[in-house]
Amino acid sequence: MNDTPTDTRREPAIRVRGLVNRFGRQVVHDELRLDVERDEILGVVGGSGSGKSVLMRSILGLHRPNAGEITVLGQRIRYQEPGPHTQWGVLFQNGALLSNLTVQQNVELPIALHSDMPVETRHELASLKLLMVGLSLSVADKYPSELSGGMKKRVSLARALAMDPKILFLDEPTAGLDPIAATEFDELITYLHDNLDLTIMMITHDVDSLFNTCNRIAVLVDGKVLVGTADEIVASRHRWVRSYFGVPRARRAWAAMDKGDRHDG
Ligand SMILES: Nc1ncnc2c1ncn2[C@@H]1O[C@H](COP(=O)(O)OP(=O)(O)OP(=O)(O)O)[C@@H](O)[C@H]1O
Repeated sequence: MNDTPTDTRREPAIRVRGLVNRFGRQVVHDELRLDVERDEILGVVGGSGSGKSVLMRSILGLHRPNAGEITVLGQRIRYQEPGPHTQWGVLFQNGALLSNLTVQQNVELPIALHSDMPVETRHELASLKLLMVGLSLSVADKYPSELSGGMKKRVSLARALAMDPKILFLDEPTAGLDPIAATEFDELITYLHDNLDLTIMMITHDVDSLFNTCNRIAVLVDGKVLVGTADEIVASRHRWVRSYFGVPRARRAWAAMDKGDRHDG
């Protein structure tokens, strides 16, 4: 990044202003405004089709919005010029591992693409990332098809962390995991956040994960976003928000959080 202003440290990690996304007559984002603060874990929720993925894709420069301005770490994002690429990592919902590459090769890929590190250093770095996400090095030579769902997620996370990013984007990280694996994954995310100075933006439908890991919650509704702490969002009078957090599953997760299972950031 060459044109980063010197006083960006207090700026949000991600700044979205006036974002408009339309598909035909459907308005998905209507002058949406959002700040993701440095070092926070922001959970993004919303109904199906509310525009969570389109928001993330717009921020990543993978979708061209109809209007609006997005800056990431002080740098303006333009479609197909995604900007500070090595400064963020993405965990896509399906893991997006390359099936013809081994675990080791998958994790090394971004390092090979974005640096001229010697092969041995690349190997060592990839091994370190695998250990960091709680995997044994015995998986390094396996192919994705030989791994469980939870292991695949961890490998994808190791790959997302390969370049020591400042921001991590997670798209439904616990989807498809059993409750034990999901809880372990939440703990891993919290651990990595606390130890690597990461800013994390996480789309999730998992209310346990939301309450256990996130410092703030962003709810996409009516083309806009409501942002607050879990207490603020749960107390919201907005009809959709009340119904979302009013279902028994969400109430149980909230009750568990009140018993002290909260992540304090
Ligand atoms: N390329 C596209 N062409 C047309 N419509 C699109 C396109 N991409 C997204 N949409 C529409 O925009 C809306 C928002 O989509 P998006 O994938 O962001 O929703 P979401 O909140 O991530 O939903 P889910 O929770 O179901 O994954 C949806 O109604 C979707 O059909």
